[in-house]
Amino acid sequence: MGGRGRSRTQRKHFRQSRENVWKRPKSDDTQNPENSSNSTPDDTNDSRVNRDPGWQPFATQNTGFDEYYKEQEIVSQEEWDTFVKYLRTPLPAAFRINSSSQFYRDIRLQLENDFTISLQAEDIDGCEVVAIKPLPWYPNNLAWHSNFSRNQLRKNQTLERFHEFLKLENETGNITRQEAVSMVPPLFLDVQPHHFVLDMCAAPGSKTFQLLEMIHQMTEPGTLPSGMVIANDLDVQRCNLLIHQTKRMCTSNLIVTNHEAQHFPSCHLHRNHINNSELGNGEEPGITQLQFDRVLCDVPCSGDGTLRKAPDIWRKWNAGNGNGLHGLQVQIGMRGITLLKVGGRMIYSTCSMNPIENEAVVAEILRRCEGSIELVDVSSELPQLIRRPGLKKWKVRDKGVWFTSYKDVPKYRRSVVTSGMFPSGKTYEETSEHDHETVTTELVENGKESTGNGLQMIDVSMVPTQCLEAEVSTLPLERCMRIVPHDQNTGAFFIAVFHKLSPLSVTQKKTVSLPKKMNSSNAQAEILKNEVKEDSDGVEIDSTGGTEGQLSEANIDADILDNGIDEDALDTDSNIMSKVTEKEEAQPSPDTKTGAEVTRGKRKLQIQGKWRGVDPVLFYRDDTVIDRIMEFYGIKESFPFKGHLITRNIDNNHVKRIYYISKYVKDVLELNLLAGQHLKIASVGLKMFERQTSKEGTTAPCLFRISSEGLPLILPHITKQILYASAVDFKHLLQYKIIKFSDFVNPEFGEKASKLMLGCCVVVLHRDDKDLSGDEQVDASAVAIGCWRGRTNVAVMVTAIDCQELLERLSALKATETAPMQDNSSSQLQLKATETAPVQDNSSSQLKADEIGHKNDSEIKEDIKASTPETLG
Ligand SMILES: C[S@@+](CC[C@H](N)C(=O)[O-])C[C@H]1O[C@@H](n2cnc3c(N)ncnc32)[C@H](O)[C@@H]1O
Repeated sequence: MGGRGRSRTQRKHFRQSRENVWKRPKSDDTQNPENSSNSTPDDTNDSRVNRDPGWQPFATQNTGFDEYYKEQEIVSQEEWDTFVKYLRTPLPAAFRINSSSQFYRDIRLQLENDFTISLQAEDIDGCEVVAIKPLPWYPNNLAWHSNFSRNQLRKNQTLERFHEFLKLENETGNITRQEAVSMVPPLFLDVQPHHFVLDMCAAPGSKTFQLLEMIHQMTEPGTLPSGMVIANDLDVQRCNLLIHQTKRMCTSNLIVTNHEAQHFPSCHLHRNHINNSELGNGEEPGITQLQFDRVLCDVPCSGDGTLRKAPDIWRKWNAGNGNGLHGLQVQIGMRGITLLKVGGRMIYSTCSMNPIENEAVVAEILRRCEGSIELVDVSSELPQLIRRPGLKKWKVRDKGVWFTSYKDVPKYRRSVVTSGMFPSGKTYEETSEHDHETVTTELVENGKESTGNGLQMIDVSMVPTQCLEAEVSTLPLERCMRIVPHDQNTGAFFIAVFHKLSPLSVTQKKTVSLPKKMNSSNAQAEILKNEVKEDSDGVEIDSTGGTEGQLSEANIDADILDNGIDEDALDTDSNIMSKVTEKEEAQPSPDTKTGAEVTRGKRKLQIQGKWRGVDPVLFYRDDTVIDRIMEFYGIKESFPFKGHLITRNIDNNHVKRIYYISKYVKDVLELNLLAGQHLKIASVGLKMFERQTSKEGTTAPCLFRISSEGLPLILPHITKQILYASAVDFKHLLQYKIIKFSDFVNPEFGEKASKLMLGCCVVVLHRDDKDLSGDEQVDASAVAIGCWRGRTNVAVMVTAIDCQELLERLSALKATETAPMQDNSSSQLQLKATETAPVQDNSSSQLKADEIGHKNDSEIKEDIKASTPETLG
């Protein structure tokens, strides 16, 4: 089962994500630099030119790059050649098994026992290769490295079975392709199922997926962890990739937001959800600001750690890229620390090798936090992961000039090259008078500081160049980790782990207690509104990134509140958002009518969506429909149902999809509504029910069918519309998609099916073929599919690819080791299936629609469309 359930997600994000521009020739074995002593990407270029004369080779060299990193002593001189050799070699593929998948153990066994052995024996293009192997540092053999290029996988017949396996499991969400080093940061975050986690720059979501797996680990089927993940990204389109990616997880514990991470708004939580031990002395229950147990700051960076995957970076690389990002990276890190609980852990990570984006950012955050945080020594964690300590000294390069200390930076460059970039972090004022008289003064005296036309020029002869001794940081930056490509044949990565020891100084805790007799939601709204007013009392933060002073939590919050209602920003966002998202129903967001209500400095509590172009998040409270759903499926009273349902459509009569949210997500959403919707929510909730729109669907007693994604969660809590099928009948359903009541191998099954109410039903694979009485406890291993009980038959409501995957999995299960169908019955069934119609097997286009109320092709397309990235509806 893909993710925690079975999602129809198409893996479009892989197609949309950055193309791997390495196209290795057929016989090229450059994947492992150790195996390819003479082979470089330039060889690759040659072969590619031969095949495609119009193709321009890409450079895998950049003298600026070499000069920069040699000077920064990123690796020792002796290692340099090996280091760059690896950088010029394509990155081997890596993938992770989704540990929340129902079949993750089977998939792991298949890799360990079947493919490792069968592929090992293969001789690819005349070369012995290490085919696949688990990444030794990743727990439980859940992450794998493959030495095959895509080309090899596609073209080599002996690899066909492995290729098919990867494609299918990828498609159904059981495995995720992800760069090996990108898997590392979440492993150091130590996420527990009860944690509130903020992923500040989350798209396209590979790490969010890992975080969700950690939240859901050990969760019993039908139950939910108390933790949640808020995954944020500034880029709307990348947010959509993230939504797509995480949909495979089938989780109700995720909120996807679309904000600038450095201005991420405050969220709130009912105080009674906080541990008593976390309440301060005398604090009353009420509403408090949500602080996170874990924060992941995987910030935007220059990305030169991904050179092996994206060699176009060679051409674009220059030292200014890193300098330009430093300020933003510090701001995002500071916001992360602000939102982190005392006692919590935050990871700062980049896929850049540049110390200005790494150690310098970490050092600046440490300095600004003045002892409220510490760098954690994680040298004993994941011992098999080879990493190097962070640098203690580095230099800053600007416009071709090296600076070893901030005092040397000319005045007119000080808005670009900031004190925080240097190891000591000393500001200009902190340097001695004597220091002030150095190069800068000379430059001013020589009149070369400015060209007068706004273009700044540096007289290179007048400033220090090479061979100056760099400052050395006194901070314990050796606790940071730098992963370099040639240590274990990966990309490069940088990771630092912070621990929050105490609140930041000048912290104004934003907690509001409910006055004793004010308990209504109106009162709460009033309180939150007041809090917002208090917060927005015009405190500013320096957004240049070169802030010398300390930013207090209060300041940062105030800034958020100011920015949060910038109408221009809203307009821009709405344009982008509406282009890339499909609205469920063409309902105008209420905001399009009432946009004027959102005025600068004045926040009005709105019932409907505030963010233009983004469907509002609304609690679904239509008791008539909800009661009918509960009655139809026999949903147990013990299951927290009412109050946990949301939609993205203001018109209750046209709601197509109903989403389920977990307890704390519910809390955050309720308070977000009350507070005037600070959070711009792109996606939230697990799609649990979908309106059945076919002719027969509308005549069924319940208009809403259970969606594949929601099935694993709701299954243990429903008592009606369930059928237990023998292995053979279950398999036939997957194969033929529609089976008449009279055609089931077990007649009792057909009879029971005919007695169900017309409409959606669930068919559970019964492991014990002899006892199909039902009433068995649904456990973690239950294999179930959503079906439609039509007038004369049962039809499967699962995509063709999911059916195929389930069939593959079942073939490995003992339960399916039943006698094959007799030939004639098989062909008979086949014929009948052909005469009727498959539900979602798009490959059988010649099949016509059955009279039953299952989905036809256009509905299926609609469904697939519905599962594309969008604001959910
Ligand atoms: C390194 S990527 C994140 C990769 C992601 N963590 C993953 O594992 O899939 C950095 C992300 O930051 C986003 N970004 C850039 N500037 C941002 C900002 N100011 N606030 C939030 N996100 C930002 C980019 O859109 C990009 O998706």
